Formats: sequence, structure tokens, C-alpha cells
Amino acid sequence: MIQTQNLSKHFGKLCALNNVSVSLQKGKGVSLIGPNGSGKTTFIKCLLGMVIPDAGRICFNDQPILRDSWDYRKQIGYMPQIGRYPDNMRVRQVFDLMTDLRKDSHCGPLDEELIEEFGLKSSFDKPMRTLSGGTRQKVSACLAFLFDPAVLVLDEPTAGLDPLAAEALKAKVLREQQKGKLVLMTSHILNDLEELTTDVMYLVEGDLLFFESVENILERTEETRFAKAIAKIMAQQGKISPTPQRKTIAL
Ligand SMILES: Nc1ncnc2c1ncn2[C@@H]1O[C@H](COP(=O)(O)OP(=O)(O)OP(=O)(O)O)[C@@H](O)[C@H]1O
Repeated sequence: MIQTQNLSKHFGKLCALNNVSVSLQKGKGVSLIGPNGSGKTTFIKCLLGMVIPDAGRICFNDQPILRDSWDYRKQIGYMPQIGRYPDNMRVRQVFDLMTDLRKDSHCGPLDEELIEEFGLKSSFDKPMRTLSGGTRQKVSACLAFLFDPAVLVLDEPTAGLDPLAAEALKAKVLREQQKGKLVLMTSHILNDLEELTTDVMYLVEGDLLFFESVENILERTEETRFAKAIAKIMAQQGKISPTPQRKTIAL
């Protein structure tokens, strides 16, 4: 569904992504894991066309993504780490605006399941600037699912959500995955990823350390729990490079 080949991105001298090649398939729950600053958000933004890679190729449904051909993005629902919205717009207006922008390309029914489950309609008349951080996250989550996209990209989806809302979101992600959608997500809360993950994409300092199924990871770490297995890998990784020297390029 999504393939990257030798994807690289530098910010000045800093190498944020270094020759990353992966294949993300439909029906999978891919967790993008790695220490702070390892390139997770940069990778996601490259897929979404929000960051332009310096080198490499991205294919969506076997078609290479070319500059200025953004149509594929309609098939991706994106929940950003921090959702930014016009402060004075009411929640209802944000949803109306998004629906209006998509009315020519989206003809199926809107997926309002999460709006109902979060009870978000009770906040529909509130201006965005007055929302709590968690409610703002709920708006971002509901928008990501609204147009029933084939791919969901969720950057720290449960951060700031109360436990009930986090569980509702996880159950929704699982249902969509079971329908055959591809879900790519990041989180530092490994327990939140446990039920949703089929494969792990592990980045360190812009390098893809491994892309591996959960079964393989459990087997090679001799652990039964996903969170423990990943923590073990992270600890080993920390021992290998206790004072990480970020790769830079000579300009
Ligand atoms: N626009 C930018 N300009 C300069 N440097 C950037 C920019 N965006 C990201 N970086 C740098 O690239 C590196 C990778 O950042 P990125 O946000 O992709 O990491 P991350 O793995 O998502 O981190 P976190 O877990 O903290 O969210 C970091 O060193 C970051 O400071």
C-alpha cells in the first residue's frame, strides 16, 4: 500500500532520515517507535507531503508520489501530535469546514462513530480556543476518521486523552484495522500500542534499525509482552550507543 525506498531527509547538517526503505501493507498496525528525535514525525510528514525528502521514493498503491500530485492524501486520515485550529472557530465550524473542503471528492457517508463515542457533540458550540488539551485531541482524532480513509496515520494518538477516551480510540483503531485499513502510529506509551501493533518500525537517529513483526520481536527477545520486549531492545540499544553522536553531513 505504501512503500518507501531509500528515503532521506536532512535539516541543515542533521540527518533526520537516512535511506529508509519499508513496505507498509493494508490491514497492518505498524508502530513507529524510537527515542526522541529519531525521525518518526519526519517520516510521517514525508508520507503526507508536509516535508519534502532530499532523496528516495515513496509509492502509494504502487504509484510513485510526485511533487504537486497530492491526490493520494485524500486516502489518508492524519491525527497530528498537536492539532492546530483557528482559535475563534467553533468545533462545529471546524467539522463543517473540513466537510465542505472535501465535498467534491468524498461521496460516502461520514464516519461519525468516534464523535458519538467521545460525546463530542456537547462541545460543538465551543470556540476551539476554549477547549482543553484532551478535547482538542478528540477533535483531531474524529477528523482523522471522518472521511473513512484507507490509511490512518496517528502521531501520539492517546497523548492527553483520559483513560476512557484512550480506550475508545484504541477500539476504533482496531475495528478499522480489521476492516483492512493500514494504521501507522507512534507513541511512547508502549502499553497503548500493544493491542494494535502487528509490526514495528524502529528508528534510531534517522536509521531504520528494523522492521519486524511482533511475533518475531517477542521470540528473539524471549518476552511475552510487547512493551517489555521493546523496552529490552531500547535498553540494549542504549548500551550500544550510550552517548549518541548524531550523524551530520559535511556541507
Ligand atoms: N523543521 C525542522 N528543522 C530543523 N530540524 C528539524 C525539523 N524537524 C525535525 N527536526 C529535527 O529532526 C530530528 C528528528 O525529529 P522528529 O520530530 O522527526 O523526531 P521524532 O522521532 O518524531 O521525535 P519525538 O519522539 O520527540 O516526537 C530531530 O533532531 C529534530 O530536532
